[in-house]
Amino acid sequence: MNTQTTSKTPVALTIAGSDSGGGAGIQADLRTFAFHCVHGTCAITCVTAQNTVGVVRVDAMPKEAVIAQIHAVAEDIGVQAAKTGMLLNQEIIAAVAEEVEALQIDNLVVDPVMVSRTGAQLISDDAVQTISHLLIPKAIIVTPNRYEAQILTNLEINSLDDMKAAAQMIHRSLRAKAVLVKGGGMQESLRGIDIYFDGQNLETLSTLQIDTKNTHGTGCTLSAAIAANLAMGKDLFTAVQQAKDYLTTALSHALDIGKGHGPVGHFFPLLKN
Ligand SMILES: Nc1ncnc2c1ncn2[C@@H]1O[C@H](COP(=O)(O)OP(=O)(O)OP(=O)(O)O)[C@@H](O)[C@H]1O
Ligand SMILES: Cc1ncc(CO)c(N)n1
Repeated sequence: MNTQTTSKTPVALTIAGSDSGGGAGIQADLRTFAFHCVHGTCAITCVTAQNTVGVVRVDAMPKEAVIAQIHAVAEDIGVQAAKTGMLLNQEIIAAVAEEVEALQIDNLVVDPVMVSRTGAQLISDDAVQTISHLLIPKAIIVTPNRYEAQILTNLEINSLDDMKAAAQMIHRSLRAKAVLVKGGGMQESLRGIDIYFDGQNLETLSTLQIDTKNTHGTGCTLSAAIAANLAMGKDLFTAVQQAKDYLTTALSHALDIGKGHGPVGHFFPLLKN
């Protein structure tokens, strides 16, 4: 029996909310890290009571508790890459931004969770401003969906050209090092197409469109997979391309559970057929 521990295991940290339904948030992130053979650590920002139909209740953690979790992980285990998801309120966002700066976490993926898939704003205007001005400039990449990109730019996004203009504006005016504008909320012909911009390269990432209502956790899974790939030392564009492939495969194995939108499925490497 081999009793040695693995010394070079990459470690990623997710700073996000808990989803009781297990499809998005911390649960999706840790599962994604695990399926990339990356050790997953977490700082829970809020606890949601939700399922495949919707969010019933959200309770925020005190900001001190969020920071203590990040500290506990960073000072002992170390963090090769991190991602943020639902940060919920201005206090938590500002504290996380400060901590990320203090710990010099360079591989930071910011999924600016602000708006539901239907376009409803989930956080206050003050919190949006704090994400824009304190957190996004610290990210190696920010991954807004269609509606989040609209809020960040004040642009209407209806076409591929609009997605490109938004990615360029977020890079320029919010000082994001790189941007991925996601197309899950676009009309059918553009669904599954994402725009990547890093200040030099403007790339269109397209995949097979998956015809499913079970799309819960797509954004969380994608940003966690990018963080996992960065933790493994991949360059940013490779990390994004491979994360997109992982997400597409997971989406094509989505789970038909619950009465609403089931979660993307991560078990495909274990399935025989
Ligand atoms: N039907 C689909 N077929 C293929 N890819 C899809 C489909 N729907 C979404 N995607 C992809 O899923 C990823 C997440 O995009 P989306 O716009 O859904 O993010 P999000 O709104 O942040 O997700 P979430 O619902 O988890 O909040 C993107 O890469 C997007 O292109
Ligand atoms: C906890 C949590 N984070 C993110 C999302 C967005 O999918 C969600 N529904 N729940």
